[in-house]
Amino acid sequence: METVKGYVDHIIYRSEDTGYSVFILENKDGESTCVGNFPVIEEGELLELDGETVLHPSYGTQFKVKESRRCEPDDLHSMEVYLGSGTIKGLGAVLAGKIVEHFGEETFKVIEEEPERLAEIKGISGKKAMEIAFQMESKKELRRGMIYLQKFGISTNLAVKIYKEYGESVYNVIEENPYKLAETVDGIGFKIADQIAINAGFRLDSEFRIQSGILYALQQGIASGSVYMLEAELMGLTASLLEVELSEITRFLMDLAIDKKIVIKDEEGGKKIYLSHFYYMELEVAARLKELDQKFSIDQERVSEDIKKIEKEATTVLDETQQLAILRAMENGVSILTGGPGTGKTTTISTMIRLFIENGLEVLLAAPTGRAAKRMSETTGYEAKTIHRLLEVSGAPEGRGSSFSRNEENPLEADVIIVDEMSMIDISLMHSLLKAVLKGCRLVFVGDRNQLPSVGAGAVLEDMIKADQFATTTLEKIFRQASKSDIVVNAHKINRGEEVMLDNKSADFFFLKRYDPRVIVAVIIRLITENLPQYLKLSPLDIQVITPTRIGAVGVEQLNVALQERLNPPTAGKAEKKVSFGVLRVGDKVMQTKNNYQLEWQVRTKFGLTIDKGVGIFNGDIGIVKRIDNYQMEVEIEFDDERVVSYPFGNLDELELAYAITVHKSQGSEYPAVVMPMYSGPRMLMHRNLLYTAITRAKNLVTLVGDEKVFAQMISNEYISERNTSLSERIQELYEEYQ
Ligand SMILES: Nc1ncnc2c1ncn2[C@@H]1O[C@H](COP(=O)(O)OP(=O)(O)OP(=O)(O)O)[C@@H](O)[C@H]1O
Repeated sequence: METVKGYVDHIIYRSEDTGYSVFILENKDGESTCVGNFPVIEEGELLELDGETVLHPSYGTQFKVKESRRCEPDDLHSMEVYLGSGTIKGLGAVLAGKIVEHFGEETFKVIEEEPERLAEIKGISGKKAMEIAFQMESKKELRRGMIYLQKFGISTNLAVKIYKEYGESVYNVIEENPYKLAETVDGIGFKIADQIAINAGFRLDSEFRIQSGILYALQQGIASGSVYMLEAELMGLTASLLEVELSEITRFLMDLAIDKKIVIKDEEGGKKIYLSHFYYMELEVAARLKELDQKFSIDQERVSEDIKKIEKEATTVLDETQQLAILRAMENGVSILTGGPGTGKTTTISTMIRLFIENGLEVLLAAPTGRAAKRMSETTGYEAKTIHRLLEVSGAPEGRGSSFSRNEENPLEADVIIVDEMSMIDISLMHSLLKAVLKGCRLVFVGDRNQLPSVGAGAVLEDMIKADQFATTTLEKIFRQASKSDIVVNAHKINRGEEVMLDNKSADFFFLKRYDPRVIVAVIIRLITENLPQYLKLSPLDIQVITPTRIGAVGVEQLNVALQERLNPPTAGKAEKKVSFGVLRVGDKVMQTKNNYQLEWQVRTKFGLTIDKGVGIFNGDIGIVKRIDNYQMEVEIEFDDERVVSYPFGNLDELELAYAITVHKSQGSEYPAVVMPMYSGPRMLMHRNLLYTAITRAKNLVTLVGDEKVFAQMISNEYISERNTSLSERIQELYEEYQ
């Protein structure tokens, strides 16, 4: 057995499920590749590893880790890394290097006992020396806590978060119930808490472990879109996650229900188990909708006349169904307008908005993503905001207190709120929106029920339509102009499960038959870099590659690497930064992959004057890397809507390349041209709904590259991911109560 010690320089591969990790360890002897199982591992950590050097047939020499220990900084290099890691404000890597070079082994002792001596270093004033000493002193307890936490295999980053949450009571939490961490500390889930608990000597069948495991299983359900789980399903998942027999599960469920952590509803079809928060969100959404769904009396004839006047100016005559949608929106507190592409939704809402405004009503327009809001503004001619912006992001992290400044205490001032792309809205956003709406305001929900459901839990639009209590208008006719577009016509065919001709006689819908995945990728690259930009007079960055899968030969990850290499290769003078997905380079197209309520943005004029600012960058926002500053340790990104954000290096793992994105991430956006590979993939992904969503993202051109059999199979695959949601039942119950 050999022992090596060094810093985790770069993680090459990691499986979150098994903890299997491949990384580069750096020490004074150079770099070595290490492999092993690590429940948690982070770049920058100092590790001591026991294991052996082996020769892998394809990957060469590797150090196979058997045991690992985290170390506190002791040698010179470690002290330098600790001081320069950003823990001490005002101390960067360069100054840290100078300090350690000057004081050697004595560094920490000097800082703690004779801090004034720091001023011996050029660049450190007496005042700064005292500030550094003060920070070191105030972090003494923290350092002690960290060393304690690291004994349980907790990484430095997480240890800081835990310590921030619990301070000196951290010792009790770990000894009494480490599973609490999973509920209270951002970034710690069940798996990490479980590892800590096991390291701290908890039994596999401990009560805390089983209760925490049940909550974790419920969260897994939520992550896949469901709001509740049936008891049997929950038990099965919990037992397999915990690897224990669960004969006494009912007792634990009752305990969790008494603690108000879950809600159990014994209904037709079995016992439904909810995380309390989700149960009450559905209940409150149903109650708010019922409350807002007032009847308004209107003069129908006058409305018809007003519509005629607007039609004359706009030169489009609305058909009967479109007019009906407008009447319903005026008469009802809650109404729904649904239909596929080209069925005239936008035309209808544009007229509706004018009517409301001409009647002196205050109208607000909103959509779930920045791109969808931008499109709504362009097509209606009135300003639309993202729902997050409408509700004014407060900066509180998601799930901790109210994320929005607009709520029941500070409601939106509006008579009408029209929300587009409703299919993307999950139960949580709907809940926040409805909390901020006053009784007497009309809500008009617009969307296409055949699009993929929201990324977050719930099926709000579908459930509202299914409940059959709100005035709903479905537009079915494709208008003449739209019917000339094969994108629209084919989208409707796909939605009905009909065959689509692939003879390439179309002006806007092409299918290039290729069968080898390497050839598919090569053709996509050629389309993006040469053919399409010329044909459409667009920049390659305006053409979006959309693909069903993340991994695999034509998945997002592979395509992004290939596209980055062609569209934004390294050149002298172009700044770069190593990141978890590879390299980030100035000029790269990137996407934010989670909601971040704290990141600050600014909109600047071309002379650099700030004209608007705020907080919050959200999942799916796409931008371009403008600057990488290795000194300030930040990356500047300009998003589509001109918002500019400085990402500290620590936030870069929230980004990924966006030359290619998944269909799920493309929801609610529209692009001038879309290119999509058609190659085999899992049946639960390769379905009609997904193909329909992908194709309807394109405004002027769709190009599919791949196997026509896969295309046909997707059209006939009616798989719809079954989500356990009960909003429609909750709505129906309320309406029945009042009958
Ligand atoms: N009553 C109408 N008579 C004639 N043309 C119409 C009518 N309503 C809409 N159109 C035309 O049909 C086309 C599609 O309409 P619109 O953009 O409103 O549909 P949509 O449902 O919003 O489509 P998408 O979801 O694709 O944006 C437009 O060119 C529009 O001018």
